[in-house]
Amino acid sequence: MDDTSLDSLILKLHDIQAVKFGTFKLKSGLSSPIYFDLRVIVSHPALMNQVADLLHKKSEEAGVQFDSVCGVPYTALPLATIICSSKQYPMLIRRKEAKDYGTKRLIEGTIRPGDRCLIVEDVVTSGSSVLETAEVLEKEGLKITDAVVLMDREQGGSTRLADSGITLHSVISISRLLEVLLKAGRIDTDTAQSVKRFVQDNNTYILKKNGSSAAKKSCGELSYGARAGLPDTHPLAARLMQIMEDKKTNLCVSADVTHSKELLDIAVTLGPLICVLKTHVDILEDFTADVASNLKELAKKHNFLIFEDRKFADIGNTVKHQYEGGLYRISSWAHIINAHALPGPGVLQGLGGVGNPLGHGCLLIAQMSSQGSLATGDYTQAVVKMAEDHSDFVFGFISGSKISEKPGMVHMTPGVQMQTGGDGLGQQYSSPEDVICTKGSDIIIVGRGILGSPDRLRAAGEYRTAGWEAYLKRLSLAS
Ligand SMILES: O=c1ccn([C@@H]2O[C@H](COP(=O)(O)O)[C@@H](O)[C@H]2O)c(=O)[nH]1
Repeated sequence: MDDTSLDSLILKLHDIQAVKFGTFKLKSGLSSPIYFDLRVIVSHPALMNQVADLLHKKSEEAGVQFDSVCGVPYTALPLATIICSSKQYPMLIRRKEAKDYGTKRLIEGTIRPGDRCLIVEDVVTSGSSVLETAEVLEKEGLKITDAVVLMDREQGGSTRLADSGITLHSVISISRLLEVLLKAGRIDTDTAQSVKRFVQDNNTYILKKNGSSAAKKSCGELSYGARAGLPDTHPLAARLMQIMEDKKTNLCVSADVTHSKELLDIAVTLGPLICVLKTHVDILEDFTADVASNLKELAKKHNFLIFEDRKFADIGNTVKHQYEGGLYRISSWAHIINAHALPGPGVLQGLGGVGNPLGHGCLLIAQMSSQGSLATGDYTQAVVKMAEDHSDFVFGFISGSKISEKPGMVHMTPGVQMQTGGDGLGQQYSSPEDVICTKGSDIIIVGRGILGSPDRLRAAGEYRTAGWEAYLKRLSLAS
């Protein structure tokens, strides 16, 4: 989607008063300086076609695989209808209330259990309307992995949906809308600032987490659950730390295998024991888009995050393409990626432009486990600074130990085995106890320590217990 067509769409939406500035009372009782009323677009057929086309293009660009489309009632219904009619997809219609006669169905259309259904929405704030629609569809046996929206208010909806395994793809973000309207002289700087402040102060995901968090402090050392609830914690880090707390695991399995069946088997078998599954997608000999969508479903089922260990290290424009395009379309399925800081902040601008709107996050590689690594000393310190300066997208590090004092930052450590030593190719191993308890890291990344065992499930169980006990010991030592 090119920038000029998006900018002209934003201006047209402003022309027809689908975007209004002033003081508006929202359903939640809050007073908002901006209001979207996209219902008016039904009176502008050319614009409606353009919006439907952009929604479809967005899902296509993101590589979303789907068999049918369902619009969230009511504003998105005509948009879903246009997409289905012009692109020949079967459509499903969600009723808000079941009829009290006849079939009493909540979904109209031919339901084929197992089909992947794409949800279409006009505006997302907290993501609750998309979730309600997804729940009704899932009850009928449909698979919901993606939703596409015209306007993301950037108030936590994409993160809340990601929590439920749904990736949100947005055509317009509120930041982009403000930028375009400001540049075109349609609004002044004060208005743009007040909307930005409102969006920042009213992140529905963070407010909910803080309200419900049982943040317990244990004398200087916070539990994963407590760190998840801190106001400065990146939403993806919050989600990860909550998973760790709920599943009682700080184990990330590094699934370094060359065939997708083995990768998916690992996700099925070890999924319940892990908080993160790490991949190297480019070593798979038989990657297809279906592998990615199966992996996403398993991540949802077993409540773990997917980390593609791609180690991006190029200029912003190149990494942007590497992240969202090519054969692997990494941004469409990996919650977490990592990057070297070597190219400078441009690498994060390129990656963040793609990953931020999707609610994804990035780890910066501050240290490496391999012998003779140059990522030490001043370099590591500079990486910490770069991460903290880009905390909208960077939520932690690949490092051998805790290197940032910010409790919202997550430290993940590779080079872990029960037996210390090396692999003869430069890899150096430390024990789970050393990494978590002594060095203060948060997550152990284990590859061959588990994959090389004849009983992977038992080995993963042992690493999970060792990692968790080391964490409990660290908490008790600090109290
Ligand atoms: O510094 C680093 C960064 C990444 N890795 C990756 O972690 C796993 C480790 O596998 P083992 O079998 O446990 O040695 C592997 O995917 C590396 O690419 C790392 O080892 N060190």
